[in-house]
Amino acid sequence: MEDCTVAGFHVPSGTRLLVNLWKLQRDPNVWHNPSDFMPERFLNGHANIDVRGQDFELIPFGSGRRICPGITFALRALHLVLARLLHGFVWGTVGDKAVDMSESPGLRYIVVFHPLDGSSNIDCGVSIGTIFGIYLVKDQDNPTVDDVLQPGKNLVAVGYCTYGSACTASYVTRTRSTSIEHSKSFQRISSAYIRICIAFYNLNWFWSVTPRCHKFSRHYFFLSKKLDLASSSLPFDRRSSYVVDFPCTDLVPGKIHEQSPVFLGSYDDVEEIKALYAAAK
Ligand code: HEM
Repeated sequence: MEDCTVAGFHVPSGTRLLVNLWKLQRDPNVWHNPSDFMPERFLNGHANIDVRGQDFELIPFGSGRRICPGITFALRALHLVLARLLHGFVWGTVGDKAVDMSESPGLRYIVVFHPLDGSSNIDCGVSIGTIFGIYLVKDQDNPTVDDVLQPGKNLVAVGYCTYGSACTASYVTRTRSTSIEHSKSFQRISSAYIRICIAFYNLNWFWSVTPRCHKFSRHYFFLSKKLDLASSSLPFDRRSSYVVDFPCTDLVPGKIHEQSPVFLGSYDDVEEIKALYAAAK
């Protein structure tokens, strides 16, 4: 190694150089409004940029001898991942608010999974059918378990990994509100129906199915402070509070995987559970 001069600066041999990529890739002399999210800039002025280390104004994979060796794999996998995400989720923001793109170090958001239709899916690597919620971390420099033990009203978003648009549409046309009345259909209601409502909620179509929920909510919801036999917790609570006159979204879980005291099922099932609890008392 030898001493050298770069842009008028003398660099002695053995100097450790750190290249500030963040600054380099946000140079206002090169990039118009560099901090704005403008993907179309790669269709216009910067259409011919080669991210494979050839054009130094944008080198996300580095450059030269130590350039990222995973570059080919990454560029192909990215399309697949993006396509899967767009296909599998309905995307939107809460209240159609713009996404805050400002950057800061630390953990801003935390993801929670539905205890029945979420975390168990994730445990066995099945993402489809997973219901999740997102909370803001209270102190992003110091995340704690309390950040996931927040009430439903604090959720900034809930989501559901759909089977696909066609399958969701088939549920839209079917309502079980009459045929479930005396049947043993707890599973059907607790998983399928709830997930449909959450999917609807995300699509802002929720209100269109709410009257149907009301129709059977008087009988089929049963509240208990103590018991944890059935049904689920967050983010389900966010939806159920629209259905029953109970402030589900105010409930604060005491521990991870705690069941909410809200029961949802067919008439017979709920009656059976009520009888069980009455007997236990
Ligand atoms: C979008 C995805 C990726 C980005 C943006 C990225 C970016 C980078 C960057 C900036 C470097 C440092 C280059 C330098 O020091 O000049 C690097 C190094 C490296 N990357 Fe990636 N990378 C990605 C995906 C991958 C994948 C998928 C693999 C492996 C399958 C991978 C394996 C590596 C390895 C082994 C190094 C170290 C190379 C060395 O030090 O010689 N990367 N990557």
